[in-house]
Amino acid sequence: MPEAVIATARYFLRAFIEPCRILVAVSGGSDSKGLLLALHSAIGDKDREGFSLVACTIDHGLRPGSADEAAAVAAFCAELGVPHLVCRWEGDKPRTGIQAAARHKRYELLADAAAALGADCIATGHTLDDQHETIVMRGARGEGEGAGSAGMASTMLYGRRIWVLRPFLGLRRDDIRAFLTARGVAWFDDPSNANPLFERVRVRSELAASKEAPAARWSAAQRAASSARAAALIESHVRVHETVAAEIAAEQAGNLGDADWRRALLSVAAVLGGRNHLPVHATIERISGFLQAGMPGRMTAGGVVYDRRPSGLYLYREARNLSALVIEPGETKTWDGRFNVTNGERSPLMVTAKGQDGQWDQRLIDAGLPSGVAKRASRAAPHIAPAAANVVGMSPIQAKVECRIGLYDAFLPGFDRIMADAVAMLFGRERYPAPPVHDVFDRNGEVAGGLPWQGDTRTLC
Ligand SMILES: Nc1ncnc2c1ncn2[C@@H]1O[C@H](COP(=O)(O)OP(=O)(O)OP(=O)(O)O)[C@@H](O)[C@H]1O
Repeated sequence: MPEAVIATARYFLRAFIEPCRILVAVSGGSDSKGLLLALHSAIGDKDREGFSLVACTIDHGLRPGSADEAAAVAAFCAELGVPHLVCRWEGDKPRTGIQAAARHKRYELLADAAAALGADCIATGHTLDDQHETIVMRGARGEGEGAGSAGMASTMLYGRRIWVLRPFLGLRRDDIRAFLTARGVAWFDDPSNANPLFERVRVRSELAASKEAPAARWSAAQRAASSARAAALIESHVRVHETVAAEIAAEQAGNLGDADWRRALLSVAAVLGGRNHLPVHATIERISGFLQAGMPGRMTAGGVVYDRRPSGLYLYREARNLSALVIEPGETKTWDGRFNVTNGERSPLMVTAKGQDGQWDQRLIDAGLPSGVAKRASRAAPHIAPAAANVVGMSPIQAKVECRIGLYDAFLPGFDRIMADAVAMLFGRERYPAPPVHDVFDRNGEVAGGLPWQGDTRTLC
């Protein structure tokens, strides 16, 4: 159904709150070339005035020929009259985890390119086939609580900076290829897509052999509803003191049978522990068992102490594995996965755990925490001082300190934004920027039996 490709592009444009400039991330593969071509045709329609396209190709420099492929995409964009940038991944590359590192770098370079070209958002060519592979891979890893439980989101905020939109998440790759073939456009097949050393490639061939499409545990709509409820539970039941300790009322603490509450609690714990992900399934079971038993005591998981007392549940960073960090003038670095610290001084600063500094204990007691909790929690609180022992006269120290929310600051799935905002508020951060598209677009990727635009007569934009 090649016509479905253009129809999906039109639906996507209608989903925008207001017309804007879209950067299309074009690898040179069929999906992203199809996306660029379809958007270019759809924007050509008279009623889509106000939209414009730019494009970018990332040359990861990981295999011979990548620069030539990027040049071929540049030529394709020039034919369409679409401004295009090639950005190359320069510098040292890691020996392990190259796929994940390449993904992070790709989004960073795409966001930089969007800023350089004045684009308001990024569109990628992820398809329903990619979605199925992602669901299978995340399922195999037991990612049942986190973002994995709902598959890939149609919208994703990168680095708190720019929204990445996936208009083709409901389309099959075969339809996109039929569309390109009908237009006489060729594409590259990335040789790594045939390398069985990669998990995705193995999953792809398993899926091709199977007749059943994998389903996510939750749909995006269910996930968004769960997020909203988790946000409300956070607002009602969690207080965070001085960004280093959380307090939860005793009657709510053991309510781990409620999946939304469990996710809310674990998300707050992940921020306190400086983690980017929720714990694995076995750890969640262990935490649930401890809290549901309702007995006073302490357990540690994911770098966080769960301190259960008759007065309530208290969470704080375990005082272990806390390294020192030197920050040069003007530089921003992350300490312990928990705090982004910017040095506003003219000489280096060092961040360590609190050590003997008694101020934190008092601050936490003043905030209303029991003194035992205050004492323990303050041991892992940040202490910022001149890096050189002989530097004096820096009081107060000029440093900007903000909480890092590892779960969401790099990649925030659109359906989790309400919950992410609730967590951000707890830790004194600003809300995340809103997406440029209406919510209805978030349902895009999961319309299995028909395409999202079918029967939808609403005017969105
Ligand atoms: N090197 C790249 N430069 C620009 N965008 C890219 C690049 N690699 C991936 N993308 C974007 O991310 C999307 C999904 O990435 P994935 O790795 O599945 O793509 P691919 O298989 O390399 O290419 P395609 O999806 O276009 O066939 C692509 O459709 C494209 O929009």
